[in-house]
Amino acid sequence: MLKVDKLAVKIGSVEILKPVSFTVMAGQSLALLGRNGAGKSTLVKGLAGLLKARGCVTIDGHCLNKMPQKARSQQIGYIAQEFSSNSVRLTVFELLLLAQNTQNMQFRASPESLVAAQQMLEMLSLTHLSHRMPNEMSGGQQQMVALALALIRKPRLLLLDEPTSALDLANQLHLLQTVRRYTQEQNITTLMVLHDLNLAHRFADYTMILAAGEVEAFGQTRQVLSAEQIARSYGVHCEVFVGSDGSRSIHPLAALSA
Ligand SMILES: Nc1ncnc2c1ncn2[C@@H]1O[C@H](COP(=O)(O)OP(=O)(O)OP(=O)(O)O)[C@@H](O)[C@H]1O
Repeated sequence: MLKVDKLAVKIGSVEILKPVSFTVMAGQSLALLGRNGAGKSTLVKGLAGLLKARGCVTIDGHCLNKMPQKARSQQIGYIAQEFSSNSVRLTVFELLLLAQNTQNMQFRASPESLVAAQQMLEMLSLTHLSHRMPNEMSGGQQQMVALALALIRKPRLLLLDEPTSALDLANQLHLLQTVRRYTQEQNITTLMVLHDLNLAHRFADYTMILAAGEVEAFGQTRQVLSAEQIARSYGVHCEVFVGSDGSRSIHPLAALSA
């Protein structure tokens, strides 16, 4: 379970993220939405410990603020919005082995770590890339590899900042389906910044909308993403269609005049 209590982030003298409190149960996903500049990445970086933050973040009862950064980073899998491949000359498979072995200075791959790396590649349909180096891959391939490297460390909290921004339609669904299944099976908590409201509808149990560094709406996704709320948050008139199976789809119609 992720429990956030009055998390706030200041950059310079400006409070970019005002105190934010929320809870997400283990096994569930939260979509973080809002207009450009609303503070989504700032919140994610505050949770990851990459920006200095006030307040308290607890995962499964352990207070992250009291942990050294190394212990904290072992609890968290983070994929940044600006995904940059490192310049290290290692293949995807070697990186997956290394990622499992952060404690041991004398690196030697165990049979278990070899199997785990193979299974991770299979789970994300990346086996064909296992002997390639990330800096020689496409942006979408690098984004899938970044997820593999985040998951192989078995995080308790998964933070994904626009994880589908470089992915084709098939890989968007593949990544988000895999993340949802992994979140449920491993009973972890996932928070993902998204701009596509239909993907949020389909893959997030809960949704938070930020506006100017403050929570504008928070709750179950189907309750939060109403046509009225979308109009308030984005200034766009939408229709929300409900299918016979209860699934929802959002069709943007027009920007509301100011
Ligand atoms: N290093 C910085 N120094 C000053 N202001 C910053 C800095 N980083 C971000 N900001 C400001 O903080 C606000 C929130 O930025 P943030 O990146 O969290 O927004 P976001 O919701 O993730 O936006 P987007 O959807 O465009 O990625 C913006 O107004 C931005 O200009």
